[in-house]
Amino acid sequence: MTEQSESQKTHIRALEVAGLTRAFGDFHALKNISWSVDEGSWWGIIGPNGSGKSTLLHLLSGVDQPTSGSVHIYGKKVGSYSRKELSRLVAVLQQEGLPPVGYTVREVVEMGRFPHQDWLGREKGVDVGFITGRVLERLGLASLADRALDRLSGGQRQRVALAKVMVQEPQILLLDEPTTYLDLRYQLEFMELLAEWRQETGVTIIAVLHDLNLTAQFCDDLLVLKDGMIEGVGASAELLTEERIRRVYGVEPVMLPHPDSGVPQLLLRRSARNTCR
Ligand SMILES: Nc1ncnc2c1ncn2[C@@H]1O[C@H](COP(=O)(O)OP(=O)(O)OP(=O)(O)O)[C@@H](O)[C@H]1O
Repeated sequence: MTEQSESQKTHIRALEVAGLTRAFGDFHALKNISWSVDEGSWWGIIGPNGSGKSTLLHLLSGVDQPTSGSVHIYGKKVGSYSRKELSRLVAVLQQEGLPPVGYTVREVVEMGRFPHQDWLGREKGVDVGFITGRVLERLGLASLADRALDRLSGGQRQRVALAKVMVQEPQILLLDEPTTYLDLRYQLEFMELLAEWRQETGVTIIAVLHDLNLTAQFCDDLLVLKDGMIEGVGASAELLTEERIRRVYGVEPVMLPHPDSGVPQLLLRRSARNTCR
């Protein structure tokens, strides 16, 4: 069998957004957003504070409804799925993935199976304990399995949140600034775990991120928002230019190629006012 070239591959549309607008009173947080996401791709959503990133994620996950326009997931309007059907397709991981509650790590991760279970908490032909154990092992959480969440660090809790999402086995993962409270090592580990998981399962990832250097290293494609509108859409390496960063964020950047991969990496120039001595 010959290998298919990239252009010959049939792309399945995981998500499609058309003419999406969200107004809060007179204020339009999102204006006429049209965008589509192929199955298995990894998108970053970037843009300054208040540009509409979280508002967009809320509309994609169905927790909020647009003022006009539509969101389709696998060809069906997001609002036409039941809550449980939607949770089998879409998982959401927030900035602070899980609160410090008294449940153990194992209990919380097992809750990830909820969308697949009947009202008695049963699931045919699936050994939840086995699936959970495998994910805990994989994320280095096995030794913490019986520890309560309120006795974990923020970084460990974020890892548990990822384990719960992995056990959920969604088709699409939405992340809202998932690395904000993680130190450098945990940030990188978190992104690497996502990358491995995506490679194995083909899960589609859409992540709101503020760290443009991590974004450039992990996301293939970018949606750039500014003032609720699309400022740019396409391949990360092409979109992350000095000119765009200056225009979108109002800062003076220097872009350099990463010494390992060549992807653009960002340095910031201090304002001349403060650096003149
Ligand atoms: N419920 C709401 N009522 C009124 N205005 C809102 C509401 N939710 C969001 N907004 C406004 O919509 C705009 C976009 O907010 P959103 O949270 O989507 O921005 P963001 O790009 O995620 O910002 P950040 O990077 O700071 O998290 C902001 O001006 C915000 O104040």
